[in-house]
Amino acid sequence: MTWEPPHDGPLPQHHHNCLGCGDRNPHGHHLQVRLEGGALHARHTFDERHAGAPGITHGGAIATVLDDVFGFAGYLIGQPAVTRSLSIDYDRPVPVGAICDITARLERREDRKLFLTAEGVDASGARLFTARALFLVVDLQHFHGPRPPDSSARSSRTLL
Ligand SMILES: CCCCCCCCCCCCCC(=O)SCCNC(=O)CCNC(=O)[C@H](O)C(C)(C)COP(=O)(O)OP(=O)(O)OC[C@H]1O[C@@H](n2cnc3c(N)ncnc32)[C@H](O)[C@@H]1OP(=O)(O)O
Repeated sequence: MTWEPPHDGPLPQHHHNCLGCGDRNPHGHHLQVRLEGGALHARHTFDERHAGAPGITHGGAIATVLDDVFGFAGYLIGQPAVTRSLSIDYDRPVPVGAICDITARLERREDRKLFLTAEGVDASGARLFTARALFLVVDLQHFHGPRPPDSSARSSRTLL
């Protein structure tokens, strides 16, 4: 079967329990990531569960979301890829409850290496954070570690 690049629109979650995008993870961010003109987009609102300082989103929660949006780069190339490195510049505090628009791009590919960038802006377009990541393409065997007991959480709508 030949792989075809995805069309613009919503992309499938990684799997139901994914901390970033899984629809059945009660602790997850429930991200919905879209492909638009070659870029990955997610509109997200951090809530009180993600606070660090009162009213301000924890940097680790932002890192989680960025890592997961980057993880959708696999759909751009039709191969799974995982984080080798992730670097974030936090430009402004991200208020809890505020809309945050995240855009990520695959800047270039060198063999297995995917070089990615991302930016998050608020509703006025002001930059909140930027990030760079190196993802490495892996084969599906990479994910064949211990499985969660509830394997019924997987379905044909998910990759893993
Ligand atoms: C179909 C698509 C579906 C998409 C969905 C998929 C689901 C995914 C879900 C996503 C969920 C969200 C995301 C998540 O949460 S992903 C989960 C978090 N990440 C992980 O668990 C990954 C853990 N790490 C590993 O498993 C291994 O380290 C991997 C497999 C990543 C690489 O181990 P491997 O032994 O294979 O590779 P290597 O270390 O020799 O390195 C290879 C090359 O890279 C170069 N290098 C290394 N570091 C750097 C650096 N900092 N700057 C520049 N270059 C660097 C290095 O020199 C070498 O270059 P070269 O000598 O080859 O030229």
